[in-house]
Amino acid sequence: MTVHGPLEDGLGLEGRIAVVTGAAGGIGAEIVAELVRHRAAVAMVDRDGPALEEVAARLCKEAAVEPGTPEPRLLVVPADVSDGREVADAVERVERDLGPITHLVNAAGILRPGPVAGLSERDWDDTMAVNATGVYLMSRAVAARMAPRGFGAVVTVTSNAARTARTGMAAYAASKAAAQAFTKCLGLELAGTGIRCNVVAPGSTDTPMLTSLWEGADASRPSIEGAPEAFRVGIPTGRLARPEDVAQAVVFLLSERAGHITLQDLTVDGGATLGV
Ligand SMILES: NC(=O)C1=CN([C@@H]2O[C@H](COP(=O)(O)OP(=O)(O)OC[C@H]3O[C@@H](n4cnc5c(N)ncnc54)[C@H](O)[C@@H]3O)[C@@H](O)[C@H]2O)C=CC1
Ligand SMILES: O=C(O)c1cccc(O)c1O
Repeated sequence: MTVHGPLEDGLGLEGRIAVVTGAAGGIGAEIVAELVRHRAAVAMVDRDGPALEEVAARLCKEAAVEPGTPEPRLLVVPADVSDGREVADAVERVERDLGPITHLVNAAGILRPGPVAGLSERDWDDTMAVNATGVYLMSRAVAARMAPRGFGAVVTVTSNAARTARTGMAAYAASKAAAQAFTKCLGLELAGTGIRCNVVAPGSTDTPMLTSLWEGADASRPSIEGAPEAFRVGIPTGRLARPEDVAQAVVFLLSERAGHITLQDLTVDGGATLGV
């Protein structure tokens, strides 16, 4: 079985088989769309099955109105990334239905904001289970398949909160720092096998995760006051990231244009972390 394909558009993604977790979310769905544009087949993993179906139907509809665009090859795989059994079954199913996995994007994530004084063990554990353990489980399962074939790329979506202290985000930031360190260590272990592992760390990005902070989507939880202005302050570019900004960075790092780039973290936050 061959996993090396032509580099027709320079990205080398045509005909590849990618797994994207959190594929029903704002950033995940955009990553799927970008991979489809580059003619990869995509297994869309998310624990929200109905939302996955909606996103897949939307992407197929969008492709149908663009002349010359082939039908996207999408596989909807509902699964909870924090459950080892579900992850193993999902990976098995992807390889059975689509073929050998060549690319993985870990984008599933949850945010339970609030100060440490009110942070329950439940919220801490859930946050770690999805954002850190989920990355470990999915990456381990996929890397075990990719390593013997000597080809592959992994990108984990963390957050700029992994490197800068953020009010009300202790559990989330800790989980993202764990995911970031894990991904780089995995990349080092796999460096000799032809598999690259990188991190994309977005800042405030216009998705349901961010807007729920100020729209009070879950009123039982504390939200960060003063948004959206408060979120724009401190971003040198003066705007939130769009999901496309993050997706472009992820797809670049997955692509053969990044063929000698591994163990890196690329921050996509309009300069917020490093600017003053
Ligand atoms: N929106 C933002 O400002 C930022 C988001 N991020 C990260 O980007 C990634 C994507 O987030 P968004 O698209 O903004 O959020 P979102 O809330 O729109 O999407 C997250 C998706 O992950 C899925 N998910 C949650 N737990 C899961 C589990 N256990 N198993 C499988 N799927 C699960 C959800 O169902 C949802 O579809 C997350 O890892 C998030 O932490 C990072 C920096 C900033
Ligand atoms: O920077 C942010 O505002 C932010 C919000 C939600 C989730 C994140 O990861 C963030 O970095």
